[in-house]
Amino acid sequence: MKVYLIGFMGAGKSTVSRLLSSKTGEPYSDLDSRIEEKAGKKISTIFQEDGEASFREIEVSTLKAAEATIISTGGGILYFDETGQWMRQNGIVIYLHAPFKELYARIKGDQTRPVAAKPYKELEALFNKRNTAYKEVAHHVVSVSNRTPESTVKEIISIIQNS
Ligand SMILES: Nc1ncnc2c1ncn2[C@@H]1O[C@H](COP(=O)(O)OP(=O)(O)O)[C@@H](O)[C@H]1O
Ligand SMILES: O=C(O)C1=C[C@@H](OP(=O)(O)O)[C@@H](O)[C@H](O)C1
Ligand SMILES: [Mg+2]
Repeated sequence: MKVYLIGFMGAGKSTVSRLLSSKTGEPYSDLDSRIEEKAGKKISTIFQEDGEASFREIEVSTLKAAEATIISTGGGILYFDETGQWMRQNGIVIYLHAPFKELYARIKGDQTRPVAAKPYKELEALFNKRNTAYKEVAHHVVSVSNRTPESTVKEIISIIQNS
């Protein structure tokens, strides 16, 4: 059974997948890291040189090829309408949720996330749109607001054990 972590930039998907893997001994794969390895360049360079549409194609094919048990996605994983259903059919989908302001504080000025360079209001609108989509796709919503990754991982382990 695979576990897909979804949520907005800064939710802690990459951090939590790493920790969940070390606590459970199950392998993990961070899609952004895999994409950078495969492409031989950083996400921000892919956006600049090839454009977002090209990144999204690589992202969804990397998702479908991922062999690890624990998979941390990027915030834009629901770019194509059918991807959410595909994840639901292939594993447990967990949405790491926090209010936008909290996430914004974590990602603002981060040059490695090209989408985070959008103006505040635009980013907030994107969060609102994606928040609805993440909730529709997720089997479980886990709050990551004012919480340590360790505590989040404990809750996820209990969800997995009860699934
Ligand atoms: N529970 C948390 N509380 C506070 N900061 C966190 C937490 N989890 C992650 N962070 C920080 O937020 C930033 C984004 O984390 P990351 O794991 O890269 O998120 P994502 O993969 O969802 O974009 C990092 O700087 C990380 O250290
Ligand atoms: O929200 C997005 O559109 C993106 C989020 C990033 O992943 P994180 O959610 O891990 O930052 C990364 O995939 C890319 O920069 C695009
Ligand atoms: Mg990440």
